[in-house]
Amino acid sequence: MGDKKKVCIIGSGNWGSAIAKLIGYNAQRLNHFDSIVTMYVYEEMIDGRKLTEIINQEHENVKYLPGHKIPANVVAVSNLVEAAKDADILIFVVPHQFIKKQCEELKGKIKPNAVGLSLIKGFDQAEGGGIELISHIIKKILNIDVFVLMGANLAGEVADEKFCETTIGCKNPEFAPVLKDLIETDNFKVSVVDDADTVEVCGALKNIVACGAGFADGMGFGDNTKSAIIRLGLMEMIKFAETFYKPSQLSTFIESCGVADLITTCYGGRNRKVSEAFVKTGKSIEELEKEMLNGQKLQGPITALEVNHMLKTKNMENEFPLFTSVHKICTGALKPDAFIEQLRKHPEHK
Ligand SMILES: NC(=O)C1=CN([C@@H]2O[C@H](COP(=O)(O)OP(=O)(O)OC[C@H]3O[C@@H](n4cnc5c(N)ncnc54)[C@H](O)[C@@H]3O)[C@@H](O)[C@H]2O)C=CC1
Ligand SMILES: O=C(CO)COP(=O)(O)O
Repeated sequence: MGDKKKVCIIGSGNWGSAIAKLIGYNAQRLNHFDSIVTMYVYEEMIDGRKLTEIINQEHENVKYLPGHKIPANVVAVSNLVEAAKDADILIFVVPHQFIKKQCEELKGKIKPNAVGLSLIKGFDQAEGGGIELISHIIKKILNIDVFVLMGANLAGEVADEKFCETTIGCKNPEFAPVLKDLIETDNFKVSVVDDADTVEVCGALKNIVACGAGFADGMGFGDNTKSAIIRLGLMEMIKFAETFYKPSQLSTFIESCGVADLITTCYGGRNRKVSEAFVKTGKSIEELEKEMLNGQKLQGPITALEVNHMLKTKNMENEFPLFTSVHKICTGALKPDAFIEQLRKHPEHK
């Protein structure tokens, strides 16, 4: 990489806006980044004004991260290609259901030597009954190197500058320090590992476990039950990575992207919150997402669906009873109170 790298953030939701705060700060103070950072914003009208206009004038994403200033050197752009075309580093941070369409729009219109960093937690369904990691999809469509960043990083707390850690999965020793420089602050400490697929698998799967934690909360279970869900969820995550994403290193699961993200999401995340309400109110997940999240998007139930799509095709549903029952509860095929019964007969209890 040469000097003065231009950065574009693709996405401006809750996490996109929080990370824009850190990236804007670092791009401004570090010489090897262009101080102007573009941020692609999916345009919408808020009280008669464009969201891009509000962000560029008031430096706040009033819908997705209210109460936090985004640095003035972060410029909101509603045209995806305009935002991304000159960038050397593309930060992907949209809800995972939108990424394929956005990559198709960018195909052939970005710098050929750009690199990507995906902060997106989730999978996509592949043809033939499989699933694909989001970073692999981006890489395939855009023909660029894509690294990942996942961790115990609730966006509001990161924006509040409360100390936390994160994990970058990057095999390339040339880019790893550049990405670390771009993201790290005193309150957001980055560790880099080369086991990138496992990092991403952790980020995607922990959202399914968080739904299980929310169901247990909704049914009035306590902290011991939640710990059991976290542990069994972790065991399924490890088995999943070891089965489908070999070689996977066990040490990656004790990075921030693994056990730490599981804990934070099972206690403080949106997937947990909505899943608790699902049990308590009997409303559908889609209804609650609209009612409770003001446009933010849940990743857990769709990830459970995607994972189930593959497990079912491979006749492996019974080997992952937590993932499978979360999916069935989200779709109404199983009652929430059947969840604990599934855990009671979990194959981990040898
Ligand atoms: N929020 C958080 O605390 C964290 C989120 N993540 C991950 O980051 C990714 C992005 O999450 P958030 O930034 O929180 O997003 P979000 O949940 O706030 O989603 C809202 C965003 O989606 C956009 N959007 C809505 N409809 C759209 C459409 N049809 N096409 C394109 N965009 C549309 C909205 O404009 C907005 O920018 C997800 O994979 C999530 O799992 C990772 C760590 C923390
Ligand atoms: O990924 C997250 C924290 O690391 C956010 O989790 P939720 O999407 O459940 O809020």
